[in-house]
Amino acid sequence: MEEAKLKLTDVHKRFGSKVVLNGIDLAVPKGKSVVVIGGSGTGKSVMLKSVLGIVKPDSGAIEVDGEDMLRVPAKRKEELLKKFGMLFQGGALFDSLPVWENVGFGLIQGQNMRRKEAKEIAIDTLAKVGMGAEVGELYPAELSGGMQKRVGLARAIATEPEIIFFDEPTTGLDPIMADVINDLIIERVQDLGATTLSITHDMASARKIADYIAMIYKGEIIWYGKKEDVDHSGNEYVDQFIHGRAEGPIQMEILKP
Ligand SMILES: Nc1ncnc2c1ncn2[C@@H]1O[C@H](COP(=O)(O)OP(=O)(O)OP(=O)(O)O)[C@@H](O)[C@H]1O
Repeated sequence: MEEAKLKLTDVHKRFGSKVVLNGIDLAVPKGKSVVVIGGSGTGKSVMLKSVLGIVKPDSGAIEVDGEDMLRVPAKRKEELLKKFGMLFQGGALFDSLPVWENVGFGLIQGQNMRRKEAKEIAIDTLAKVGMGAEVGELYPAELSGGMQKRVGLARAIATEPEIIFFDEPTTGLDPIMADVINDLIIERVQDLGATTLSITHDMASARKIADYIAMIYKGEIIWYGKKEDVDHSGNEYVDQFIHGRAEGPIQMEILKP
């Protein structure tokens, strides 16, 4: 059994009467990459937000290196959160800040690093995602979608986190740029020896960046396995999802015209 860097045990969350997480069990082995796949509204974002402390689960445990984030004192939780880096869906860059300051944000705000030093690290980190120093002076609105994702990746890795979350890292990109981002993710994660948890709809991305794939459905992990096994999982929900079929056990909740 591999050592778990991050472990969710029986995590429950409901909003009003709506059950969103219905007992999530998921372990991310140290230095490995787990990709959670699943349809819209199945609880992927709420699961990530629960780990990041943005959403407070009703019950369960979320352990980082064996410490339960839901039960440690607030100060310790803050320290544990510094182990995380995050690439947000859509990049989520600050429009009013130049690119270098977006990349150095966690260094300046989280580590109280001086601006000059943070800028040097930001420029070095931009180089690691294939961008020159001149990009550091631009503003996010001046960048293409692919460049914004790369800046988002640079921001996620600038603090050299032990655990990185990727939220839909390829959404909105053409397939070639998506593959460039996948390659960069793999390379940079390997340099850092980081443990990663990603959520995506994009099976091509999942197949590329995952060691393990987990499928979430109605707030539960209904399948977990090596990525090589996803094509013969024997699970009809997984089969339907990876082939993108409308027919199958997963029914989309839409009003029929
Ligand atoms: N703060 C909240 N208050 C009430 N309901 C919420 C809240 N956050 C999420 N939900 C509900 O929880 C369910 C799961 O949402 P979540 O964002 O986790 O889905 P998802 O799997 O990430 O979907 P997508 O792939 O479309 O982003 C949705 O029905 C959503 O409306």
